[in-house]
Formats: sequence, structure tokens, C-alpha cells
Amino acid sequence: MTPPPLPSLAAPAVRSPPRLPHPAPGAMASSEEDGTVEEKENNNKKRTKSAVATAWLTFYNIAMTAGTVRLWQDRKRSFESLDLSRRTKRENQRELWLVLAISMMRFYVQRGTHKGLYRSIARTLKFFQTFALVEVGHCAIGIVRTSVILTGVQVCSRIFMVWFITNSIRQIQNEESVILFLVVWTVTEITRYSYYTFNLLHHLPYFIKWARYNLFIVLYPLGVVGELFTIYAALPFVRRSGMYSMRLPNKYNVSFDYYYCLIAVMLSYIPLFPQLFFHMLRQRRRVLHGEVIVEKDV
Ligand SMILES: CCCCCCCCCCCCC[C@@H](O)CC(=O)SCCNC(=O)CCNC(=O)[C@H](O)C(C)(C)COP(=O)(O)OP(=O)(O)OC[C@H]1O[C@@H](n2cnc3c(N)ncnc32)[C@H](O)[C@@H]1OP(=O)(O)O
Repeated sequence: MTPPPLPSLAAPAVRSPPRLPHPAPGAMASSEEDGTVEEKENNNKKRTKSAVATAWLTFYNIAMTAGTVRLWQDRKRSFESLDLSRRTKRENQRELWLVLAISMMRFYVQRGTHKGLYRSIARTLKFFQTFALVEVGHCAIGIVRTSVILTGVQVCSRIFMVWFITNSIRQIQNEESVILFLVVWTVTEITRYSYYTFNLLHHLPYFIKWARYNLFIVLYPLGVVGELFTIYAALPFVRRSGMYSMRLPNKYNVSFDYYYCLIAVMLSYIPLFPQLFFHMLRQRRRVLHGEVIVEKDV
């Protein structure tokens, strides 16, 4: 299927060289031997940078996939003692996506309901979804070849969902739509970070590659449905409470209505979501079908 040409953030407009596999840290052009001292020094610097970047990305991706990191938590507590029913707010776990998935399953099995699930994982979710801002930095400094804008839109929209919608409006935290986007995000991120990790280690099982570039076809629309229904469910509470809004007169002489801001955010999915989705379709064609995609670097 050929996606329609979009006036896009990453439209195939300017010819840039096709993406090549990242050179293995340590691999250098053979002409290096013949270069000047200055060239050799530059090559050495590049090699070190690339090794550091690869090491950092490998660590980051493993931490984000498996997440054995437990910040600010009593390390003496065993995994078994992470009984959700006994956990206090302060004791909430801070593990990342894989453990988040396990926590959600355990919660559902133990309680037989999704009610309260969001609160039980809220701290973990807020921590690592916010931490994902690092990915915008990865693109900005050029250690991954991805659009800063697309990554920024993706990460910021998730942070907005977590902090300014779900976390701020308690009344909607038990909505089914919240569980929908949580499950979808979790499956996506386990697949995505596993893909990056195995890819960096040059041992990528085909099923992970397949999952990374196929599951999104179903998961992306499902995630969007979950997010939009959640914002929609928030609207009456926002209108009633007047939260995050500023009415005139005030000393700044500025008026802001969060209710209409949320409606604008919902509408912004119409132009923005297709950009992300078609970007992923292009990535899919490139990675699974070996097509050379010429993308404008944004
Ligand atoms: C503040 C107000 C906010 C207003 C909101 C406005 C709303 C906007 C609408 C937004 C809708 C979003 C909905 C969404 O939240 C719902 C969901 O997510 S549902 C779940 C399904 N979603 C997905 O599958 C997308 C997940 N996200 C992503 O994949 C990325 O964020 C994205 C930027 C979309 C695409 O990623 P990328 O461009 O990086 O593609 P690739 O994964 O193919 O990677 C390209 C190359 O970069 C290398 N790479 C990237 N990251 C890393 C890393 N961490 N470590 C190592 N390598 C990395 C990758 O290997 C590729 O390398 P190569 O070119 O050599 O193959």
C-alpha cells in the first residue's frame, strides 16, 4: 500500500543519502592508515564517540525494556514482597516497561478488576515516560538517526497524557480507555526497546524485527483511540473544575481555558497522527522490504 503524499514533517522531499547500517564501533575506512596525524586523531575521536554512544544506547534500551532499576526504593524488599495490596504510595515500584507489564497482570489477577490499576503503576509510568525525553536528546545530538520533531511529538504527547490528563484528573483514572492505552504503550515499548537492544548487539531475532514493524499497524490506532477517549472523558471534569484555566480579569490580563485547549489537542491528532503512522510505514518498508527511502532530515 502506498501512503498518500503528505505535507509532512518528514516528507520525502530533499535527497539525503540512504541510511546505511551503523558502522560497528571500531570499524574504520582502510584509508585511515594513509591519513595525516590530524585525520588519525579525528578518526580516533569518532571511534570513541561511537563506542560511547553505542554503550549508552545499549544500557538505556536494556534499562527501558527490562528495568531492574528501582529508584529510591528499599533495596532489601524482595520481589515477592511487592504485593500491590500492601504497598503504600511511597513504596510504589519504579521498574520499567517489562516489570510494568508484570505489575499490571499481577494486579488484574489478584484483584479481578482494572479499578485502581492506574494508581498502582502511576509512579513507575510517570518516571519512565518522562525519562523518555532523553530520546529527543538522542536525535538532537545525532546518536540515532531519527527525526527530532517526530520523536518530540511522540514523547511530548505521551507526557501530556500522563501528567496533564491521567495524573491530574483522578476521576478518569479507572476508565477502560486508560487501561487500553497503558496496555498498548507497554506492548509497544517492550517490543521497541528490545528491537533497539538486539539490533545494537547485532543479534536481532526475526520475530522481534517483525513485531517492531508490524504490531504498530494495530497498536497505533488502538493507542490513539485509548488516548482520545481518555481526553474526552476528562472534558466534563475540566469544565466543572476550571482546572489549569485563567479567567479574566486577572493581574496578567490573560485568559486561558484548559477545556478548549483539550479540544484543540484532540483535533491536533488529525494532522499529527498520520505523520507518525506513515513514518512507521516507511520504516517498515525500509527495514522489512529493503526499500531505500529518501527522507527529509527534520
Ligand atoms: C504538548 C502538547 C501535546 C499535544 C499532543 C498532540 C497529539 C499528537 C498526536 C500523537 C499521537 C501519538 C499516539 C501515540 O501516543 C499512541 C501510541 O504510541 S500507540 C503504540 C504504537 N506506537 C508506536 O509503535 C510508536 C512508538 N514510537 C516510536 O516508534 C518512535 O517514537 C517514533 C519517533 C514514532 C519512530 O521511531 P524511529 O523514527 O526511531 O524509528 P525506528 O524505531 O525505525 O528507528 C530509526 C533508527 O534509529 C535507531 N534508533 C532509534 N532509537 C534508538 C535507540 N533508543 N537505541 C538504538 N537505536 C535507536 C533505530 O535502530 C533505527 O536505526 P537504523 O536506521 O540504523 O535502522
